[in-house]
Amino acid sequence: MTTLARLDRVSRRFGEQLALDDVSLEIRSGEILGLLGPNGAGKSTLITLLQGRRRPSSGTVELFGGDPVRPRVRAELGSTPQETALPDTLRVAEVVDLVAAHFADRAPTAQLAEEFGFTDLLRRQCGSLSGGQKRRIAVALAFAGRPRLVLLDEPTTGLDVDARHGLWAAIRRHRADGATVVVTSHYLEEIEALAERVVVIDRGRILVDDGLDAVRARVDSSVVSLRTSSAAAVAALDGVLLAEPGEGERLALTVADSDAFVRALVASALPFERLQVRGASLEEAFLSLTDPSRSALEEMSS
Ligand SMILES: Nc1ncnc2c1ncn2[C@@H]1O[C@H](COP(=O)(O)OP(=O)(O)OP(=O)(O)O)[C@@H](O)[C@H]1O
Repeated sequence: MTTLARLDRVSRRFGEQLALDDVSLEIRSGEILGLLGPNGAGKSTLITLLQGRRRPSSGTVELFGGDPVRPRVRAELGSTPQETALPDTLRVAEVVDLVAAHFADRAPTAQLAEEFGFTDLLRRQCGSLSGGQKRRIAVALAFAGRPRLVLLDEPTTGLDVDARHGLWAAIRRHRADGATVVVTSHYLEEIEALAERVVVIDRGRILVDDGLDAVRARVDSSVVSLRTSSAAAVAALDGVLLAEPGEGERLALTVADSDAFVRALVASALPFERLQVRGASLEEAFLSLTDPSRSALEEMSS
């Protein structure tokens, strides 16, 4: 597998703010890499470094073996920014042609429109489109030049469920055709739907870089939910990664090993009733890996 891009010990500061802190990462051809993290984690900063729009404060960023700051190096890169800005007075087909003209090997406009479901919009002026329609077109534009690497920063923000699923299907088809995609998202469902490799990033640092299944396994993902009048003491038992209060006296605990936790709970003689155990979602797994959830647990125990 070829390495298409590489960050080596990259840090990026904005004044006092350390947006990326000693990040090393390789992006290999043929994969969809999901970049997952809370607001301000550093995901967009990482994307802008790969796009050559910013330089790292220290460390090196390599794209297709060169420096992404050089336009020639970026020629086979496709991206969609977080903000969608299409020229209001141009028709959709004209925007696609304009973007595609920058690339040596462009996708035919009709084919791209069909894949991303906007054939009926090709003659419309961009200014007349809804936010969701603009978003779909902005994502399609990232694929207009059949790029070797596509960077999608929060691609489905503002889309309804059907549009989101349609976009995922189109991205997966491109993946099947050999595209390599880096996608950032707040939607864990989106990362689960698209990515086979997940990088969890928080406060500028990579917490996890692993396969989707391994990320779930990483927290030995079970959720024990129960009712108790001693929530803080139950949450403080060994093996609890995350504790979230629910309705009434209900408590949901993400635990590393549900058998061991239940044994510890019984041995503690703390009161509980209506205990249920189920597998954790990626969202719960992810939350238990990031600091805010740990501090929530600390708050609860204090
Ligand atoms: N141009 C800038 N000037 C100052 N600080 C910045 C700038 N860009 C980013 N930051 C800061 O760097 C940190 C990382 O921001 P970044 O936008 O990369 O996070 P993110 O993970 O993409 O967040 P979100 O999901 O909210 O877009 C944040 O604390 C942010 O405030």
